[in-house]
Amino acid sequence: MKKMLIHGGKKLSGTVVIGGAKNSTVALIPAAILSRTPVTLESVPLIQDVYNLMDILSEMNVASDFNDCVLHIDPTHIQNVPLPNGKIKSLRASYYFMGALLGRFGEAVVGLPGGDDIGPRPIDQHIKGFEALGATVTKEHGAIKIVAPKEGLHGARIFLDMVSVGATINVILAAVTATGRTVIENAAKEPEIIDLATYLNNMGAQVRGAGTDVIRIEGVPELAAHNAHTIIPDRIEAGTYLAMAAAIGDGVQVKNIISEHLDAFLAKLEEMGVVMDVGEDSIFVYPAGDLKMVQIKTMPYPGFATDLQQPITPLLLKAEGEGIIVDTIYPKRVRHIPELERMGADITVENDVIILHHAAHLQGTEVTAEEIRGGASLMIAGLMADGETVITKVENILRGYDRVIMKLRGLGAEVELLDD
Ligand SMILES: CC(=O)N[C@H]1[C@@H](OP(=O)(O)OP(=O)(O)OC[C@H]2O[C@@H](n3ccc(=O)[nH]c3=O)[C@H](O)[C@@H]2O)O[C@H](CO)[C@@H](O)[C@@H]1O
Ligand SMILES: C=C(OP(=O)(O)O)C(=O)O
Repeated sequence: MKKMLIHGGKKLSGTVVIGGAKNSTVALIPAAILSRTPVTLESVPLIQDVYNLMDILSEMNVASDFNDCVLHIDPTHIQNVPLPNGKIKSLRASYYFMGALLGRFGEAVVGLPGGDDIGPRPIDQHIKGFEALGATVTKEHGAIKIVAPKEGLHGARIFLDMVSVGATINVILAAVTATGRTVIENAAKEPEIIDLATYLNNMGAQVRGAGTDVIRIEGVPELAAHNAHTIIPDRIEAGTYLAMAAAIGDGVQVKNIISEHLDAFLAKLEEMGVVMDVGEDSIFVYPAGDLKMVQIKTMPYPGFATDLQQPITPLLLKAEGEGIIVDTIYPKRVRHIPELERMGADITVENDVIILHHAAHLQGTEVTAEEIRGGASLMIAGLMADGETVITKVENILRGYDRVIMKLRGLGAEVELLDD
């Protein structure tokens, strides 16, 4: 286990370049096994989730190599092996091997996924989707076994009971090579879903409507990659650095941004009084003056992202008045709150509502990153705080934030990784 040591209180300035989106990458890597030819991904973030997915690929005899943000995956010698345990448990998105293996082999045995402990994360909608395509789904010793009928999967109309990124992607992965037409209604509209559809369509798939709540898929017999795919910028990483820049910046440029992907978040920063220059693919954040307190309610895209409620929380502590955060996606995603409280924040949770007030200053101490975005929240708080902050369980941050120590140092932060 590693710790992050932060000497807080130093203003940050300079430029930070955002990496490829984690939540695209972790879908695109499993999706690569649908290709009959080698696949190249560009702008891949250096995060632990990628290395864990590469290990899972190697269990299936799929070779991969990762250098300079370029990931080559060769699925031409793939073997269909059961994946009940091991690295599957190390991340949430390993469940995309369910849809991808089902699409490629008509069969998948995949352990129940791990990932962030942010409250209940059922996968009933994924299963409902697979069953609608004709598959039989059973549970076997903590793993899910999914088997297509003899004649293969068939297209279907699937209305998702709730908007789910994971279920939308898993159904797409299974349906792209099913016979006939699949229509997903009440689909998630996240930019990462458009990225996946672009990637699959370049391999010969026919996915239409990604980015809207109705996705139509005409099944094709097989897929083959012919060009490299460049992953979209990570809007959550971008939001994290923007919040950090507003909280403790002395002029920070955040590059490689698609600002339209951050509309709800940028609107909140503006409402708070953060001054920014929004350019074509970068945003400059000016040093903050007096900030206005706001209320935040997380919603499916294009609403305010649940993954950004924790990173923006330390910034809210700088504003006067009472602030309220309601996470409608993951109401129990509050494990950073007691940690922030120990750093001196006036912050509580009542009936799943986070209530906070202005904090004149935060004090460094030892805190725990119980999950990725909670960890990001503590990282920003540590940079704002007086004295030294030690963040334990920092693996939860490193699994999803590209070269975070290097990027923070590039902005002038005093931060280092220590072995436990
Ligand atoms: C790898 C990845 O892309 N992770 C993101 C993805 O997670 P993930 O895809 O797991 O999240 P979902 O969009 O599926 O979850 C949305 C809501 O639906 C519920 N639900 C979901 C599926 C299901 O079968 N049944 C069910 O009840 C969940 O508990 C949650 O309340 O979207 C989340 C919500 O934007 C983000 O926080 C995660 O960063
Ligand atoms: C919850 C997250 O990730 P995952 O779905 O991979 O656990 C996240 O990125 O904030």
